[in-house]
Amino acid sequence: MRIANLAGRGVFVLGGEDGDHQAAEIAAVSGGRFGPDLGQIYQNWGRFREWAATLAPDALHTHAFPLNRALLGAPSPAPRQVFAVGLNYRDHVAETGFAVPEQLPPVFTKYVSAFSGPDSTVVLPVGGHVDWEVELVVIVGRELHRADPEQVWPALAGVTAGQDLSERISQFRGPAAQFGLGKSFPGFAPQGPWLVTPDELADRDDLELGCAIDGQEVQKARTGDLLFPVPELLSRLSHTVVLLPGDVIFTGTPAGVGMSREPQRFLQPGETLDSWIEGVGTLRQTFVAGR
Ligand SMILES: NC(=O)NC(O)C(=O)O
Repeated sequence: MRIANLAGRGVFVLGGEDGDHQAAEIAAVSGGRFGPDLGQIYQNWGRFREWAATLAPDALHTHAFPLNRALLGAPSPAPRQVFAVGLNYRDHVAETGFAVPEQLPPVFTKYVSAFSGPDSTVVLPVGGHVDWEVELVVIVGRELHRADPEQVWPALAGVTAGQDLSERISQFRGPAAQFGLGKSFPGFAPQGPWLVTPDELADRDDLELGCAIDGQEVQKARTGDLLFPVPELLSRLSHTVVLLPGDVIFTGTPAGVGMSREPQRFLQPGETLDSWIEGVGTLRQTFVAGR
């Protein structure tokens, strides 16, 4: 099942990964029981999944209309908590020169005001060094507290693609790093194109992900290489915090970021960044100069 945020309303997505897609309003299909607000859908995720499993295929087609990608927003647009993770792929740890995390990778946030849908124009902060970081993003469907790893996938609503866009000067300026601020300029957390439930994925623990600038590939890896895979990562997080329905977790980026290149390379006005995750879909960001 695929669920999208179409202009703030929850919709089912119909159609293949690359073809033309159609949408069907969850509120219309459910006769007002679920949606249109996506937060309400995540709050009732268990009941929503049970009901959705009983739907006949025709129930969606009766309500279907062409999906306009330009209207898509982040699949969970107003989570109560957003977690992001650094240093979660060995080759990315190596390129940054940090030590390999043992108990838990560094955890920070990306503020919700940085969220956008899958296709967007991003303003580059004046004098900044903006870097790319493609990431698997997971969305919580059921509360997790002190969970064991095997309890994690069944409690997730699904996965989506994300970019942890990062302005490196403000991220590392001052006596202590400012990951949350450096990674939260407007538009720095594009996500989408939709949420895919884990049962739809060929192998939920091993998905290819990557990104390219103006067609030139700069990152390519597999989530099977995560140092703390999704079940382990969320289990460990849940031993400190309570993970709530609708919460968004950026799971870390693989090697290939611009900051670690020789010479360093950052996003420039006029460039386009395409990101993808196998079985999920694509993001497209174009960059313009700030004033
Ligand atoms: N997301 C992620 O992996 N981030 C970093 O480690 C970083 O900012 O380099």
